[in-house]
Amino acid sequence: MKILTASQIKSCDITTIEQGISSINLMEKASGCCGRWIEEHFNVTDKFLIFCGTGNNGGDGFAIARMLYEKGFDVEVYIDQENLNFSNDAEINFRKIKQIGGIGIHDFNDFLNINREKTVIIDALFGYGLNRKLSGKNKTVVEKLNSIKVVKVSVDIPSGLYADKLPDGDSVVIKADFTLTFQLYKRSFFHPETGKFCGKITVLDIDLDKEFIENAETDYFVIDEDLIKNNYRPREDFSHKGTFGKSILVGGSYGKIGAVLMTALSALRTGSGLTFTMAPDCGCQIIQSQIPEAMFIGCGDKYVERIEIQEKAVYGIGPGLGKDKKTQNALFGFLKYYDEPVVLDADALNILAQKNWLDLIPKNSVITPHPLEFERLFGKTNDSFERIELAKTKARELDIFIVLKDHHTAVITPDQKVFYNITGNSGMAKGGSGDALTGILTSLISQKYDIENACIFAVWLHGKAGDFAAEKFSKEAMLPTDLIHEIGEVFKYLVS
Ligand SMILES: NC(=O)C1=CN([C@@H]2O[C@H](COP(=O)(O)OP(=O)(O)OC[C@H]3O[C@@H](n4cnc5c(N)ncnc54)[C@H](O)[C@@H]3O)[C@@H](O)[C@H]2O)[C@H](O)CC1
Ligand SMILES: [K+]
Repeated sequence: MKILTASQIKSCDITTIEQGISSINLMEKASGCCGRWIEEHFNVTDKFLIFCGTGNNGGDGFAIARMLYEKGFDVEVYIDQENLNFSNDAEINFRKIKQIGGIGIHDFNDFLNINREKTVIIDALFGYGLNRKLSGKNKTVVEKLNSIKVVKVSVDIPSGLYADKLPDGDSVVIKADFTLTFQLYKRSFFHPETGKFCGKITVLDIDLDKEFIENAETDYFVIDEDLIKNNYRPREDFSHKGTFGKSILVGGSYGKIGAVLMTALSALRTGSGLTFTMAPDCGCQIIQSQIPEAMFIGCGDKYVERIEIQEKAVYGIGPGLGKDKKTQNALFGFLKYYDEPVVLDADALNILAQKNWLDLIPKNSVITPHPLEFERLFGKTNDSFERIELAKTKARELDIFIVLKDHHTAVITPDQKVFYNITGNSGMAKGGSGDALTGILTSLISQKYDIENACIFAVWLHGKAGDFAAEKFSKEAMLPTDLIHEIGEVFKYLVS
């Protein structure tokens, strides 16, 4: 699914309207989708306080108020009565609710403390037309709404948030529990500084002009299930283990054998045909007894001291590797002569950063840094938007793929495309989750998924397995090994 900028969405609106639907009917359609969602998710005994701005977001709010009222809901509307300079469509819908009479219309300042149990706030103050930070009564009312613990539903975008950039320093933004956004996700939904305001996001299809969206230029995409289902290749029956590639997972050190063990296990669970671990001998018993399916190649006593090159294999290097001098030399010696794509994670990345060996990374390789590892490799950035831009630059310069792990992991490609993942949860923020991702990624590349699709599929699969594990064991109790054992459930889900 594409991510468009606010100005592209506005142009898409205009194109949609030019294709025949009037703007007021497009607003009616958008508001109707919101009204139906609200009806499905709340009770008729709830009281709805709808806060409306002066633009079309506010217009949506007035239309939603009317629709809920006509369905028998208890509705009140709040506006800034000192600024009735509404957009055309907002004016039309404002007049409609005034004619109804049964909907109370109050000023923001009249909003006092409320009976929280049965109250739902609908935030229709600002949408993608926000062009400066909130001030005056708009700012005051948002601060007041954020100070009360009551369910908040934002229409299109939490008010105070821009669609595709960070808010200004001391901005106030509605802290929504739910965001009902029209047609497409907005980029700010996926960044840690901004996504936290959205709550659970639902995309409402309002039938915007499909041709416009298809032709729109963008570097930003969401990894949605359509993309995955087009990408996933069910296993052929007439095949043999060699068909499904050869993964070699390199890592582990004394006391950190479990990392490479989890990587190998997740590579196997992802369908790798032949799976080897290259780890120090101190790990041999552990790995061989826990994963008899993975062959073991000893490459040192307590640390990886050499990485032998094997033909027709895909290497995943890093989990639990450590940064011992011998390991650094082993990595250097391997990368100096190996020019096939490899997956580099964790201490492999830390060694490359520490020794400034970035130019050793083979083209089309995949690195999987979390933000701190990214900073060690490429330097500090002020925020996550800057980090993505730097990642795009480095992916192009080094001709590599960057899987930038975060709450919403992003895949950045050498041609500067950015794919945001929307599966996964905070239960995965535990040591070992990254090791599992390295195994999934290595396995998919060894199964001949092209690198871009392997990265996209891997982060989605990893997050989805994490979601299944959270459902089964709770976010607190789930383990990375539970995630690995849920990979099979995701494959079954994909073909269901
Ligand atoms: N295709 C769709 O997504 C549809 C979206 N709809 C809704 O329309 C809004 C966008 O409407 P727009 O009028 O462009 O902007 P806003 O309602 O967000 O309001 C902006 C409005 O307010 C002024 N303004 C901007 N920033 C501030 C500020 N900090 N303080 C005060 N005033 C501000 C600005 O000048 C504008 O006049 C979209 O989000 C959807 O909710 C349509 O309903 C259907 C199709
Ligand atoms: K809003």
